[in-house]
Amino acid sequence: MPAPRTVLLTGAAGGLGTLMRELLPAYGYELRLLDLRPVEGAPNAITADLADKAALREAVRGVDAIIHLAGISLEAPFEKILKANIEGTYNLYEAAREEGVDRIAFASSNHAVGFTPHPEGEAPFDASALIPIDTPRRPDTFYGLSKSFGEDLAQLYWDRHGLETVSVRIGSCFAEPSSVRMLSVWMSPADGARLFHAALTAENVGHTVVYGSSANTRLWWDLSTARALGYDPQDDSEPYAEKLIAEQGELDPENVAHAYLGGHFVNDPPIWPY
Ligand SMILES: NC(=O)C1=CN([C@@H]2O[C@H](COP(=O)(O)OP(=O)(O)OC[C@H]3O[C@@H](n4cnc5c(N)ncnc54)[C@H](O)[C@@H]3O)[C@@H](O)[C@H]2O)C=CC1
Ligand SMILES: O=C(O)[C@H]1OC(=O)[C@H](O)[C@@H](O)[C@@H]1O
Repeated sequence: MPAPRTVLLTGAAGGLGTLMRELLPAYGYELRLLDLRPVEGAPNAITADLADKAALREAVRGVDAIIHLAGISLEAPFEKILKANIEGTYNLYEAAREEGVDRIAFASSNHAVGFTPHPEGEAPFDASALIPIDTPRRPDTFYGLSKSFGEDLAQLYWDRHGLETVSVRIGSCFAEPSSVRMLSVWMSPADGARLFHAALTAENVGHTVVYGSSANTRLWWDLSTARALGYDPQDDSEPYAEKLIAEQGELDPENVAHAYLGGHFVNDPPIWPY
C-alpha cells in the first residue's frame, strides 16, 4: 500500500508514544497526536478521552492510518479496563470506520497470551520450540483480556468492514531491557519504529497478528508473521545479559512469575496508578 503520510498516534504522551513521536517522523510520517493528558512539547496535540466519540471522529478525519497506543497499560479493576481499553478501542474503530480510515496498527500485548509457558532450556531455541502466533490466547490479567478483545475487534472490522489491522503483541519496548525476562521479550525503540512502519506499509495485511520484539538471542516466540510484513529487526538484548543475570540471577523454573510469557503479571501484576 502507498506509504501513509498522516498518521494519528493515540497515547502520544505515554512512554511508547514518546519514543515513537521521536522515531517515526524519519520514515516520512506527519503525526497527529492524541492523549488524555497534554503531550509535552506538542501544543497542537489533541487532548481527548477515548470515551469522547465526537472528539475521536474529528481526530481521525483525514488521516491515512492510525497507531493506537492509548489506554490503560497495566492491570486495573475490570470497570476501568472496560471503559478505557474495551469501549475506548471500540469507539476508535467506529470512528475509523465512519471516516474511512483503511489501516490501524493496534498495540496488543504479550499479556494476551501471558499464561503461555515459555520454552524451557537453553536459548537460542530452535524454531519448532518458539511460541507460534496462533497459540491459544491465555490472558494473564483483565489488562491482557482487553488486548485479546482488541485483537478480536480488529478481526471483526476486517471481516465485516474491510478495515485492516496489524495487532502487535508487544513484549517490552523500553530504551533498555531491565530484567532477565526482558532479555527474551525486549523490543528496542528503533525496532519498534521499524515494526510500526512495516505494519503501516505492508500490502494486504487483512488482520495480521505479530509478536513485537527485537531479534533477541533468548527470544521465546516466532517472529515470522512480523518478518512477512517486511520487518527486519536489527537489535538483540544479549549485550545486556551478563549484567542483568549477575544482578538478578537466571530465571528460576520453580518461581511461577518466571515460568510464563507474562512474567510477574501472572501473579503480581503492576497496577495502573490512576
Ligand atoms: N511499553 C511496552 O513495553 C508495552 C506497551 N503495550 C501497549 O502499548 C501502548 C502504549 O504503552 P506505554 O506507552 O508503555 O503506556 P503508557 O501508560 O505510558 O501510555 C498510555 C497512554 O494512554 C493514555 N490514555 C490512557 N487512557 C486513555 C483514554 N481513556 N483516552 C486517551 N488516552 C488514554 C495515557 O494518558 C498514556 O499517556 C499501551 O496500549 C500498552 O498496553 C503493550 C505491551 C508492551
Ligand atoms: O510485559 C511487559 O514487560 C510489558 O507489557 C505490557 O503490556 C505493559 O504495558 C508494559 O508496561 C510492560 O512492561
